[in-house]
Amino acid sequence: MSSNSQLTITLVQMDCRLGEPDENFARAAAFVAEAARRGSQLVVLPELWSTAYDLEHGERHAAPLARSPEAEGWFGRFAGLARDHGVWLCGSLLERGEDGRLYNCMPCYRPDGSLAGAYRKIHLFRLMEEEVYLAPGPEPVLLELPWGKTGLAICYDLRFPELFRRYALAGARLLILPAEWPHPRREHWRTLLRARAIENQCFVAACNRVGHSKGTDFFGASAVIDPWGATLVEGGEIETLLTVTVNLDLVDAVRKRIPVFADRRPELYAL
Ligand SMILES: O=C(O)CCC(=O)C(=O)O
Repeated sequence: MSSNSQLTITLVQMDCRLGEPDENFARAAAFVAEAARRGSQLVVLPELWSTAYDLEHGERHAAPLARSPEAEGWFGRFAGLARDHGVWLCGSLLERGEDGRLYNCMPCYRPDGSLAGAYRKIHLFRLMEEEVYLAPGPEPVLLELPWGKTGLAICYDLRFPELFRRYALAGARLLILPAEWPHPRREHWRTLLRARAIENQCFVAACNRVGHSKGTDFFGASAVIDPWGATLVEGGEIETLLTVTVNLDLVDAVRKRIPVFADRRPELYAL
């Protein structure tokens, strides 16, 4: 087993105060510091962790995607957290694209604060009027990271198995998914997370928020699930840091035991 196969992940299951980026950032910074103290290599924050769903004021909150901590704005400060604590850091924020449109964007920063890649949410969630305020992301993003290929997705994307299958077919060993997934759909969340892990035989690291905003309660239940479908850690409904060390070699072992990918019949799937 190569040392790169071991990965310590922390999910920051935090409350995200609506339209309060300064407060959310200060709290996120303390959580990331604690995650680093625990020896985490990868830290994942929820979807839109800096503002929550304050899309009505999205124009005010949105910032350009930063490539390094030297850049101004929320992305630059997020990159600075990765560098200051020497961790890989993911979580989505409101982005103003080069085209002037707003995106729900998850950067992945390296431990030196440089940008490894960024994913813009492909499937916009009409129940929260995302399509009114945001533009849909143009493409899936699969990153080559030290522990293996890693596919990025955000919240509602979880309902679209095609995206995750595409990542798996391209060699993903880990899927990262920040979310703001509320009651009363907790069992959808738990079931779909496990399904994506089992059917694609890979790890899923999913970080959901807790707390309350705009009449909606968020239940947490952030989880890391292994390629056999075992839930390694799962949060309750309160703020917490969930830390677990996984061995990515389990992906190969599970794929060898049940060779789902070799048994596919793609020629029969298009009607
Ligand atoms: O699909 C769901 O039930 C929740 C999705 C969601 O809240 C989101 O994408 O922000």
